[in-house]
Amino acid sequence: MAEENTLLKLNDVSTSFKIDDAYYDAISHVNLTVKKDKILAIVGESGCGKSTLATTIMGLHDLNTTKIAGQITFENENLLDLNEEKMNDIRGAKIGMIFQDPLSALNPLKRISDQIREVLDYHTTMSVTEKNDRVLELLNQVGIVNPQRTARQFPHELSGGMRQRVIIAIAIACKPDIIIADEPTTALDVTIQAQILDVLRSIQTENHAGIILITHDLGVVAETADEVAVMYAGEIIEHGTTLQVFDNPQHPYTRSLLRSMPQGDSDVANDDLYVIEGSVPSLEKMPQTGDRFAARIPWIPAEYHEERPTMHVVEPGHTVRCTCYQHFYFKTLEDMNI
Ligand SMILES: Nc1ncnc2c1ncn2[C@@H]1O[C@H](COP(=O)(O)OP(=O)(O)OP(=O)(O)O)[C@@H](O)[C@H]1O
Repeated sequence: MAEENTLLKLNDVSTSFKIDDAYYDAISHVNLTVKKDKILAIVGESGCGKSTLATTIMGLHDLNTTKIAGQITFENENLLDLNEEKMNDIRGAKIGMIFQDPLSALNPLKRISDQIREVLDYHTTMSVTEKNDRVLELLNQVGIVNPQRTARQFPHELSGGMRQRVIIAIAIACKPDIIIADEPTTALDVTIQAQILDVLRSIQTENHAGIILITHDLGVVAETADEVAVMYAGEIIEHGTTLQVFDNPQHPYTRSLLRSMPQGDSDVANDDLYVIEGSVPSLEKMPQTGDRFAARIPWIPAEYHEERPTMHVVEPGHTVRCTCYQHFYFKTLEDMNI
């Protein structure tokens, strides 16, 4: 692999779903790298393809109704070439996933200890005593105060924050190299959110994992991530370090997302003109050529958009899609008419 710290590399990855008799891209030509010890955030509105990206990496799609193209390189193999058996060995052991809704991700009929032990049963040859010790160690690592008690409990006996800690314990049970966290704090209140993010950060430091953090919450990104990839309509439209993207956002969509953050001390945040109306088009209505975001910024003339938008380097490590970003200073239709 090209870079020493690279754990996972997505190369030109597209996933399309069959709707009626045609296939439509939910993610298109995605290039991303997950690095050891780093948290990469994927942000964007609902429907822009964040979860599809996660489930594509995890190999969770029904290939009768889904087409996947490109390469997902992990330990010198293309995950897209692996059979189900090999993917089962990787899922949970080398790549762990934390889902959004802790209640539906846990089995209501099984004690917490049994649910954590299941992963160890499947992926390790530990003895019973070793597994029991590991369960308590994991519950302790995710900040559960009384691991013995929690291990004996059922999911409904735990609070939402506790359940999410258990989900994280399951995801990290085999010390995976990569953890994909899909909206891990969305279902939780603000105080608990902060605690869960602390747990994720401490795991990243202790396990040296690479984390993909999927969220629509830019506050979470600012506090947690090293790098950010902004997605719109299935494409990455801006990518850089968190500092680069937050301090110097380029794409009109990124600027609009940042403006929606509830804080008032940056120029972007204070600039009312960056409100962009509308929403992500459905897959069937997605423009197949040109800039997918163009319809939401009609005041930028067609000639400022690329016909086939490509990524442009703003500075090393910071890229943005389509030349329209150079004209973000036109903020409204009225502005253009002056
Ligand atoms: N199995 C499927 N079949 C058809 N369309 C799908 C399927 N899964 C997702 N989609 C569509 O793909 C697009 C991307 O969905 P996805 O769930 O990846 O977005 P998201 O950014 O994760 O949204 P959210 O934040 O709401 O979870 C949406 O238009 C969605 O309706």
